[in-house]
Amino acid sequence: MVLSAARQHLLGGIRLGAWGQHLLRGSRLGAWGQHLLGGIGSVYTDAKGFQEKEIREKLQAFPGGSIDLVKQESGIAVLTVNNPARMNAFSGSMMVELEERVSQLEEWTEGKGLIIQGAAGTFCSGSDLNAVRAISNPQDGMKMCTFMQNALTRLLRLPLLSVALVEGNALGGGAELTTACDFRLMAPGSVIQFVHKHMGLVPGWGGAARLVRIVGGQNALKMLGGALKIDPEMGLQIGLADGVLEGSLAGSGANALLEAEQWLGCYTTGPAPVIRAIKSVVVSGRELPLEVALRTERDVFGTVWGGPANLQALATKAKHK
Ligand SMILES: CC[C@@H](C(=O)O)C(=O)SCCNC(=O)CCNC(=O)[C@H](O)C(C)(C)COP(=O)(O)OP(=O)(O)OC[C@H]1O[C@@H](n2cnc3c(N)ncnc32)[C@H](O)[C@@H]1OP(=O)(O)O
Repeated sequence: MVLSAARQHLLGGIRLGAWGQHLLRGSRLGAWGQHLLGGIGSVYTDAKGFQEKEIREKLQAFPGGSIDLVKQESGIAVLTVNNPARMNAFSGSMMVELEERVSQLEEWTEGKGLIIQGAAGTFCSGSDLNAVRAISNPQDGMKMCTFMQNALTRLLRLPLLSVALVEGNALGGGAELTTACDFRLMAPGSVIQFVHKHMGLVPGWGGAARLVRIVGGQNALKMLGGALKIDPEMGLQIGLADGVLEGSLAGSGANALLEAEQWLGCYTTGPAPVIRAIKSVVVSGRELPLEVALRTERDVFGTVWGGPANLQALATKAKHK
């Protein structure tokens, strides 16, 4: 197969999950369809000068907290940012763990949805300022950003419908993490705030690029320029929030999670191959030039057309009243 330079560029650094590998062998899918169904991969690669191993070792020098993953029978996984003593700030080792959890999710072929939450009733207060102080030079900062951009890009591209369950505060890198999900649900009293200006910074984990795509350039400029505190009402108004949790259920982590699962269930009910294909065509439409997206959509369509769910629906003469 001869690839154009642009497509070769686009394909550089792609990492296939198990499902993608499976499809690769003798399937009708084009390259992008294969990658999308397996969760497409990284922005930066070793070939492009990204020293992942070196950065990983450096980050491991700042331990604390954990990133916990529970994959449930329902097909919805729960990822918890867990460092409550520091309001769930990201230590270096948590950044490395996040990347490892994303790899595990890329391999999870039965998955349909993902909820990201913080431990103990608050979302995430960004980078651990103790680690930030220790690497406060441009070279180390850019290496950390490269690592996090890769991890969060892979997270957003997973063939799972993902939702950030925001309780308490999502600040700095925590606000950026919410934008690496398909949806944001906010609990009453919660705040999403890009505090970067107050830290003499701009977002570096890809949060600005994603924010512009979610709320538009005007709103993104206001949010970053004013370091605005976005509450649930404002979040809904500008399209940052996709829903607000019921006050009666919020306030207890378990109830908030239950409510988020119910909310996400409206979109993940159905067979995994179909839900994953839906996310894949949306990622391709979101990220690719139209012609490539159209070809990819056709290829993904080919994986479900005549498939078990399709044949069953045809056999039952479904009516959509
Ligand atoms: C590139 C950098 C950028 C990014 O990655 O994009 C960043 O994220 S930079 C970090 C941005 N975040 C912050 O600046 C948060 C600063 N913290 C706060 O504003 C407040 O702590 C809070 C999150 C609003 C919570 O306030 P409050 O409820 O009053 O609790 P405390 O302030 O007492 O916090 C409890 C405890 O947690 C520690 N903490 C909080 N955030 C961080 C953090 N980001 N890194 C390290 N530690 C953090 C805080 O210091 C307290 O510790 P103790 O004093 O030891 O109790």
